[in-house]
Amino acid sequence: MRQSNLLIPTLREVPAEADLKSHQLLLKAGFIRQLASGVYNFLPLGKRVLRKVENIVREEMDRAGAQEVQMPALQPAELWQTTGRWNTMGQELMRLKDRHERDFALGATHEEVVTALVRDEVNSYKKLPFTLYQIQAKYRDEKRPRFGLLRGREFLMKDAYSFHEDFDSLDETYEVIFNAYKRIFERCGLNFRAVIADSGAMGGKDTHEFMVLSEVGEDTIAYSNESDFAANIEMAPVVPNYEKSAEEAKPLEKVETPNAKTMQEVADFLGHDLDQGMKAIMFKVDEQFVMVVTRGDHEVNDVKLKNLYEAEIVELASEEETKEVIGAGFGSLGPINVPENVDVVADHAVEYLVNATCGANEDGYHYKNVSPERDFKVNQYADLRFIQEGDLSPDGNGTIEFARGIEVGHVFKLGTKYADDLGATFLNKEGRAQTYVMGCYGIGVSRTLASIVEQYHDDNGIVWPKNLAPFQAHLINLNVKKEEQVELADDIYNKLLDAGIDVLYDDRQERPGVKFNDSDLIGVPYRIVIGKRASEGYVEFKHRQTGDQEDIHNDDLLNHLKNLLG
Ligand SMILES: O=C(C[C@@H]1CCCCN1)Cn1cnc2cc(Cl)c(F)cc2c1=O
Ligand SMILES: [Mg+2]
Repeated sequence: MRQSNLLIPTLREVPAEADLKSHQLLLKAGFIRQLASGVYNFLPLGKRVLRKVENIVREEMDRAGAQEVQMPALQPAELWQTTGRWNTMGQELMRLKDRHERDFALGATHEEVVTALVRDEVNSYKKLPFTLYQIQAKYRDEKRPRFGLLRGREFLMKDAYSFHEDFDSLDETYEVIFNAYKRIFERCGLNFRAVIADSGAMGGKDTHEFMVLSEVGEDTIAYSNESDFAANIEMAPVVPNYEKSAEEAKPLEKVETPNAKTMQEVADFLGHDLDQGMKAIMFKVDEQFVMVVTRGDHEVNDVKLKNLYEAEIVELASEEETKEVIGAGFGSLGPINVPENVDVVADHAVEYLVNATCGANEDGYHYKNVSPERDFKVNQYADLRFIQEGDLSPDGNGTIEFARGIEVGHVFKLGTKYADDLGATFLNKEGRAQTYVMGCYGIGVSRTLASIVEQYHDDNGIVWPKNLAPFQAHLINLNVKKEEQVELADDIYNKLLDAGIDVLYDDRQERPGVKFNDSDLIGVPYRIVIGKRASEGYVEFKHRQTGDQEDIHNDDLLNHLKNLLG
């Protein structure tokens, strides 16, 4: 295509609102433009790349045996009321009324819609299993849209839903789609990990997130340095490989600890390390008060607490609630003499402590020489702490290291919740109505595009992998006033087009510096420059990624390019 006709509004300056590199570059290179907070226009170059990412997803989902459909973004509230999500979803679910004052949701996801569709259209085990998918805009009214396409309020998602007779069948499809995801992200050139994840509000059994490793990722991944174990830090299980200290248990002693509030202050005041102290934190778990005790150098993992209680809501108790219930404020709490109506649960590490310290449930006082079992009872010991770097990997191979990740995919074994709620059943082999078992599988397509830019850029702009670039070659004529340069450029342009090569032709009336800056920003992998040696039939050929360049004769150009494009 001729750049003189294309809408590619490149910018010289970094847009103030963008602090993330990929966000800056997609704006500067004229790929996207913000319409509203978290809402974007895709301009021609952005749309061309978005379509390439979509097509990789489409090819792999089709190869996995999934069938593409398109479901409405406009969803009757009744469906969401049936599953209870009309109420449980807060302001993030965008809602509107039609002309008859009927309530609708703007599709944030499609479990309700797809389950209703299958309920009404499929009724025999003979049709199972099958997977439907779509690539469609989703609407979620994020509290803080940011980082450009990484967290938008309207974004492109591939969402798939599979339907099964039983969990064995679900396990098979889950693995097939899991592997399709690996191929998708490999073909996108992304450095990613599939991590064990928490299913959050979706419930269900196994779930994995696909995380692109990136310093700007909002999630933390715990991975083994010697195996392929990887888990979202929310979920990473901790192997309790502690040993009981051989120390003699000394008699319990209550001591005054004026002004010592934090774990460190108490440890310093009583002259011991953090790992000899016990931390007690008060939570409300679905309205039940729970005191969670961990070793002083560990952190409570509230997702593990939530899963332990299979709770809907887990939140920290306020200081006043805590004072009311325990009789002391934060910094003086401990598991000794806790009121009956408070559950006490402790992380496994606590069980191995001897002569530890803890709050005395009296402001300004602590106990020292505390020994579990002798001095306090717990409802249960469980894995309740965040894993830490250096911990043993749960699979026994190597130790844990952390990395930041951008979640670009999430696959779930949903189970029967949605089919149950919506009365979606099929006639099984015995002719009896049976509830569908479901899986659901998401990819953030626009988020994947932004992640590719995060991973592939340099100081001058985007450096697209060649299978994702908006064009395969960038043909630049440096002087549109020089007849022989225009002729050679036009000739090469038509020759490449005839060869089926996607070529962007910079035929604009612009200074060379502007053309080179724009070309670096846009990031097409191969650049063909028509300059002074046009009269000899020579062009300058440059690799965007490596910067390598060489003069090539026009007669050799097409083969040279074809070899590179593979
Ligand atoms: O979307 C999923 C599960 C899977 C992910 C893969 C594709 C199919 N859905 C989880 N989730 C996340 N945020 C949401 C936000 C809103 Cl406002 C909502 F109403 C619903 C959801 C919601 O259900
Ligand atoms: Mg997720």
